[in-house]
Amino acid sequence: MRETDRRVSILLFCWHDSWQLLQALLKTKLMPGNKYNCSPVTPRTRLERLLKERESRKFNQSFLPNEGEAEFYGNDSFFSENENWGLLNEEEFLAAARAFSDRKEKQDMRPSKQRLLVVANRLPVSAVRQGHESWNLEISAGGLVSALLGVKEFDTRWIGWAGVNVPDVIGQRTLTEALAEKRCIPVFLDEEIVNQYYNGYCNNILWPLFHYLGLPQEDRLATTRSFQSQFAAYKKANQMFADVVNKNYEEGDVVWCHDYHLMFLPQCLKEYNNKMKVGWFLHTPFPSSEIHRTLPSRSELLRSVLAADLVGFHTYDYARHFVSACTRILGLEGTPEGVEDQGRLTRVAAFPIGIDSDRFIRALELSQVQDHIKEFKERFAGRKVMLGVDRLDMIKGIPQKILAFEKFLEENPTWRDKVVLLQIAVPTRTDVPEYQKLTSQVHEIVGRINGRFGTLTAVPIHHLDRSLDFHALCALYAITDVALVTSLRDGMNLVSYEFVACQASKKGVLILSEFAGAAQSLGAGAILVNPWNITEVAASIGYALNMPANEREKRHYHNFMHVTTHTSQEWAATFVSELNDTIVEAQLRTRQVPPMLPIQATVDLYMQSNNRLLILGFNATLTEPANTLGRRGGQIRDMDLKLHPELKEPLRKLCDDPKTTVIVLSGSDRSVLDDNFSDYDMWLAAENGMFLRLTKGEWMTTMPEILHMDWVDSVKRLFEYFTDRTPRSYFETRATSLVWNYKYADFEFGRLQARDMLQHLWTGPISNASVDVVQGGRSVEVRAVGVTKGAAIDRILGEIVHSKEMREPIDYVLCIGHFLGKDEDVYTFFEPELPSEYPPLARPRVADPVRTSVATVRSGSKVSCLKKQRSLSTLERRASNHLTTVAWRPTLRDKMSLIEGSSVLDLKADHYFSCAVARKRSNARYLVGSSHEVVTLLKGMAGFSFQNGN
Ligand SMILES: O=P(O)(O)OC[C@H]1O[C@H](O[C@H]2O[C@H](CO)[C@@H](O)[C@H](O)[C@H]2O)[C@H](O)[C@@H](O)[C@@H]1O
Ligand SMILES: O=c1ccn([C@@H]2O[C@H](COP(=O)(O)OP(=O)(O)O)[C@@H](O)[C@H]2O)c(=O)[nH]1
Repeated sequence: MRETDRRVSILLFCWHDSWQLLQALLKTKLMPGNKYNCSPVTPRTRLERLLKERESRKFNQSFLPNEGEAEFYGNDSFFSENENWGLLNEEEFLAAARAFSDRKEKQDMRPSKQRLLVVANRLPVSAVRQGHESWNLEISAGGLVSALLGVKEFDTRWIGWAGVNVPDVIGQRTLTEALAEKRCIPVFLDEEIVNQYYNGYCNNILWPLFHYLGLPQEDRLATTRSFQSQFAAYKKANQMFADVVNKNYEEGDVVWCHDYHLMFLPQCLKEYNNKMKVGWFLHTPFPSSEIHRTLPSRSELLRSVLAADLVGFHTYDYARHFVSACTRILGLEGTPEGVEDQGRLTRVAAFPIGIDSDRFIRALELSQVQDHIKEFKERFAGRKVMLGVDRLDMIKGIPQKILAFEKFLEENPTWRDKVVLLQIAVPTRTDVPEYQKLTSQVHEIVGRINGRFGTLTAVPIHHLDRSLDFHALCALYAITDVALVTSLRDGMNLVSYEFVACQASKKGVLILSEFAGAAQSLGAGAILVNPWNITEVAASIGYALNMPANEREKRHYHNFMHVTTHTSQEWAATFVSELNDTIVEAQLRTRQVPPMLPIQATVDLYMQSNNRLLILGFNATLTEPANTLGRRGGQIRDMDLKLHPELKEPLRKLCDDPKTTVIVLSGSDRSVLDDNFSDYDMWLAAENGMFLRLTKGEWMTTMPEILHMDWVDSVKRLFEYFTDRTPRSYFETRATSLVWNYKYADFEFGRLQARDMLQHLWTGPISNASVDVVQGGRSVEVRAVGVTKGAAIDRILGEIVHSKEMREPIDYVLCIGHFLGKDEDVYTFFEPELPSEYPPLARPRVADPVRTSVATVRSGSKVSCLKKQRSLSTLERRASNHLTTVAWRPTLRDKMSLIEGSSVLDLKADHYFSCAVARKRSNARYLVGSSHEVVTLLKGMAGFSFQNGN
């Protein structure tokens, strides 16, 4: 693919939006000289890309008329915009019509918005049937709805349940039509499914568990018994959502799945269409993996969420818990970016939700709100107002809040007739027995306290079991002195944000549970409390009521700034933008599976070359494959690594050829290489190149500056612990690393133990150490940071070139091995020069010349230094490797010239063979399936006859 083509295709992914694409293409044309993605149009880094997109969004927003909620409600005609048109005179009518048409024209010119399918259990409206064919649609209360109503920059459609059972065809048709006007698409769930899926699995199992409340106490056994059927209903319901999404999906749409109700959805969607852009966001906390692992369906749920491209949470804690559940329960690899499973990355990140703060601030000016404010002020004159607004849910800690308020009244008699607590408790999930019990419990406590502290004319607690309309709610927020949020756990808690947004003039105090996600955003201005500690909450109430004005102002200022700058629009835009970005990155990241090595061509070119370099791995390359070594009759045949018997002869011939230099580059320690290769005339590089010798000479150290080994003892203790408990596993202590190996142990058990070991390593012995962990197929290696085969090779080469006094330039290189992750840098060492606009990778410092072998320092320092210039981030390098055709520039030749003063490398592109053995994903140019093929190859090179299927 040509470079321009590549740029364009990346742009296509980056900016799905056609307007942005147009802009980008125009600029691309204007800047032909910008290679390798570094034009201002094509951002190089993810940060740049994000900033760019945001800029572009801002531009679009200022260009567009503010459509507000009207668009959501589908009002798109002059008549719906001008309700009073019948009352206008002709002139006014014409003026209004002209203005409308101008605006329409502008709108039609605007770039088309990206389609966003929001899939949530509940639609933002609930339907109430009014007649056979007619429906009344009401906005549903709840945080998710409030947040997404603020999102205006996408062409959004909702898919979800309308909260009503519609068994008849006519009802389904008419409701579908009514909802279409609101850009909503219904999923019809029957009563049985709602009962099992929503009331049962979602609200009786996942909800309490995710909020650390455990399964409902009384019917724990019943719940356990009904678990399977509820889970089956959950999966079925998710599949029904997926069917509706699939029916409405258009190519390029972003599908955003919400919440714990739909953990199965990402997998169902990807099974339909693997190219769908799927994001999943959890609005509740994600609990510690210790809680999640009690769920019988723990693995299935995690796996299906991981099918999404991007997984989002409100806080870093929740994201961390999720990643750790995936590593601990599924044994996958957690990376700073997310969770990786066989090369596929699911990005996991925190996206704290916000509110549409402007909507609340503007509402305060409305006459309906002002009327309410006046009314409430009169009603509660002479008393400070405390406010609680919660769904009547056990996670909200309503009983704890009321008990704390009781304690405050108990301890502060002078406040009894000077303060009132207004508790709005919105009924929710009323079919679930636990919620019914909670309602009675709260009523009982409120009644008791009002009986205790009330008078004939006033009670301390006003408790309402219903929701308020938006205007009344804003007015209440505005007149409140102290808001009290005591959630025992809460994903975020938007009530606290809304309260802050409405407090610009009063500057009241927010008492906020430290267990609400909001505590991490509003902690600077709020008084944080542990809701279980009633004494602490009561004391905080006293502190808040007596707080001086200047402290209130300062606290309010912090929170107001946060709430008004971290809005729901920003939240949704960031999530979708990240999702788009993640898809682009995934394209770049996906390492193509390299082709199989063309053995015949490799041999033929070897024969035609005059000065060849063979870099050979040892373990799983020159040895017999591990599975043929396994147990025989319960016996472990031989634990020592041995050169493949069929290789002895060919290898000897290759080593004896004066036109060939052979290096065995291995992770094994020196004695293993000594045992196997002392008789050959070759170079040995042990412990990943840390130690080097010509078989005729002595061992020398190539990278001594890296040897910080203070972590060894604690890692050793851990390895001993696991070796004791994993039959047939063993560990080796090397100069630069420790390797725990379970290749002779029971595979499944070994893997399980390895997972556990990794967890303990990260949190204990190596949490602060300069080490790399290399996970092999059946091993875990901890090694001093920077010791990689790629890092070693430039120094080794310098040494070889120097000592051999080569007269002819090297014109053929084969680098073949079963090299794991961090060692793959050896394959790219001989790759062509890559663009140097990118920041270099951190590389080990140059060795101290006094302590190292003279030749190594002489060459190594210069080579390392030069190589720095071409270092790329892995992602960028991979992208460049696979997407570009860059002219071959064998810079190593220049380096060698520098070293020796003469040309020692003359490597044509097709004379370089890097090849991974028994690995599917690799940075190498080629693959071979097993060490059997290495035998075939080396036999061929040595001039032995061989059977070749290539
Ligand atoms: O639809 P319901 O079962 O009646 O429940 C209403 C919503 O409750 C949950 O809200 C969560 O989302 C908020 C916004 O992100 C967050 O602030 C709050 O902490 C959460 O509890 C639930 O997750 C939603 O799906 C429900 O619609
Ligand atoms: O009478 C009411 C009380 C509350 N809410 C809204 O319900 C949401 C509650 O969201 P929160 O994140 O606090 O908790 P959730 O109920 O989602 O768990 C807020 O946006 C409130 O404005 C409402 O619409 N009517």
